[in-house]
Amino acid sequence: MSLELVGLCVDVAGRRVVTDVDLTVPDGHVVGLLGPNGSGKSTLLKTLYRVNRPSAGRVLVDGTDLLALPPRQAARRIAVIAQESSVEFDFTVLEMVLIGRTPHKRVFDRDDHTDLAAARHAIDRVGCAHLADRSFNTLSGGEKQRVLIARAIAQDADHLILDEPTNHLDIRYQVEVLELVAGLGVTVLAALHDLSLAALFCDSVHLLAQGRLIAGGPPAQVITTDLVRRAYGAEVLIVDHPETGTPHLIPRRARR
Ligand SMILES: Nc1ncnc2c1ncn2[C@@H]1O[C@H](COP(=O)(O)OP(=O)(O)OP(=O)(O)O)[C@@H](O)[C@H]1O
Repeated sequence: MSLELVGLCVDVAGRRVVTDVDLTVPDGHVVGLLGPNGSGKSTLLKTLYRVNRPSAGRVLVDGTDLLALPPRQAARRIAVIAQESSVEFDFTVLEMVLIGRTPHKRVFDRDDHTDLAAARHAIDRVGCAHLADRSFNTLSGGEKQRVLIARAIAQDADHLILDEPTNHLDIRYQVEVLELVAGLGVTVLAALHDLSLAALFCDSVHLLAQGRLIAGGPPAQVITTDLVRRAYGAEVLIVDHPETGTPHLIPRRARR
C-alpha cells in the first residue's frame, strides 16, 4: 500500500512548477507535504488525483503506475480530500458520502444495501450520524471536513490524499480532523501549513521550496529554524512539545 513519486516534474501554463520530486509514503504512514504558499504542494498532489499530468517521472501505487490504471480502478486505490469543499447541487450529507461508493459500482447502478451500509458506517465513524439528512452546503467548515473524510472512508481506498485539510478550522477541529485521519490506518499524504501540527501527527515530512524538495525525514530533522528560514523566509523559535517532544513553532515579531 505504498505510494511512490519518482523524479516527478509538473509543468503548469508553460512553467515548471514541480521539479524532480522523489518521495515515498510507506504503508500505513502519515506523511506531511510542507512548504510555503506557491511552492507547488497542490500542483504535486493534483498529479496523484489526475488533474495534472506529470511532465516527467512516475507515480507508483504498490509498484503499479497510477496513471496507467483506469480511473475507476485508481479511485479504488486513492481517495482525495481537495481544498474546495462546496458543491453546486444541494446534496445531503448521506448523498455526499454515497458518492464515495461510485468506484465500486457500474455507471447506472443504483445505491444498494451494501453502499448504504458503507455510507452509514462511515458517517458514524466520523461522529456525524446526527447530520446525515442535513444539506452539505449548510455545514460548518469542520463538519464539512468530517463528512469528506466519511466519503473517503466509504470509498474504501487504501491511500488518502489531503490538500490542507485543516484550512479555516479552529484549533479543536484541526486536532480532531488530523486525529481522525491518523487513526484511519490508511496510507496518507497531506499538504499541511501548520508545522507544529504536522510534527504532532506525521511520521515523516517533506519540505518543498520553489517546487523542489529541500528536506525530508522525521519532523524533528526537517522542522528546524534553518530550514524554516530557508523555505519560508520566516524567523521562528522552535521548542520541544512538552508532551511529545515534537518540534513546536513559536512565531517571532520583527520589531519588539
Ligand atoms: N492553473 C495554473 N495556471 C497558472 N499558474 C498556476 C496554476 N496552478 C498553479 N500555478 C502556479 O504554480 C505555483 C504553485 O502553486 P500551488 O497551488 O501548487 O502552490 P501551493 O504550495 O499549493 O500553495 P498554497 O500553499 O498557497 O496553496 C504558483 O506560483 C501558482 O501560481
